[in-house]
Amino acid sequence: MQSAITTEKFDIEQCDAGNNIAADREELAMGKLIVVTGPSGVGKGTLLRNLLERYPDRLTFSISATTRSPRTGEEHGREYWFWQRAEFEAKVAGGEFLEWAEYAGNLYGTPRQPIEQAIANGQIIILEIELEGARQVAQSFPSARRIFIAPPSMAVLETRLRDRSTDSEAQIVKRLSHAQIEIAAAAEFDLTIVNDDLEVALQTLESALMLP
Ligand SMILES: Nc1ncnc2c1ncn2[C@@H]1O[C@H](COP(=O)(O)OP(=O)(O)OP(=O)(O)O)[C@@H](O)[C@H]1O
Ligand SMILES: Nc1nc2c(ncn2[C@@H]2O[C@H](COP(=O)(O)O)[C@@H](O)[C@H]2O)c(=O)[nH]1
Repeated sequence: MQSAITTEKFDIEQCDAGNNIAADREELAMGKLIVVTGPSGVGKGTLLRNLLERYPDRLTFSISATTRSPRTGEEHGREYWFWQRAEFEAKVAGGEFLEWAEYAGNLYGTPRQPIEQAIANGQIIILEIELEGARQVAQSFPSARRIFIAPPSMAVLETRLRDRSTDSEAQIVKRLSHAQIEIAAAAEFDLTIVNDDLEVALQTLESALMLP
């Protein structure tokens, strides 16, 4: 499947690109890494929070580390591990990340140990990460299922980012610019879900993860 930016709406189909996302129930039951990627503001966190509310016993979410400052309401160890750049870089040097990347001026990464532990324990573990990190995971965990969340259009994405009121104008500009690169890479993923109607997107995600 190719994704392309058209005049108003993205020409992105919701599809399973043939990588058997719904095929091997047994493999999922043994512990599985799921990667969810998509531009900032598309609604990844919203979808995943809803999913966690519905299936609290079946899903584990990775807590990433970042050097960005906490937003109002965010807590160290809940939304993220908020680390100083020097601390983050020391952990990079120590090989403590499964993946990491610089995004919009800050570092983001997935601590390796909790992921390896969760997989060993047979859990379904979900990473919500940007494109470069998703590419790294594709190399190190080729069996990970990679799901791309796309917006219905760039205009809708911009509205969601602005209405969220969490980012400065400079951050919004960086994030929208990065969004174009991410959307152009949607075809690298096993499945693309367009997050237009939240409930519809949620049901597609549930079914991709064989949760209902
Ligand atoms: N289907 C939807 N319809 C309308 N609004 C939505 C929908 N999904 C999410 N939103 C809203 O869009 C905004 C961005 O959502 P969210 O913070 O979940 O995005 P995100 O992809 O996790 O962003 P980031 O990568 O920056 O963390 C939020 O205000 C959320 O309420
Ligand atoms: N490569 C990684 N990307 C991550 C990780 N945790 C979050 N992210 C992505 O960063 C952007 C911005 O997030 P925000 O919280 O500042 O809005 C977004 O696309 C996240 O998915 C990570 O561990 N590694």
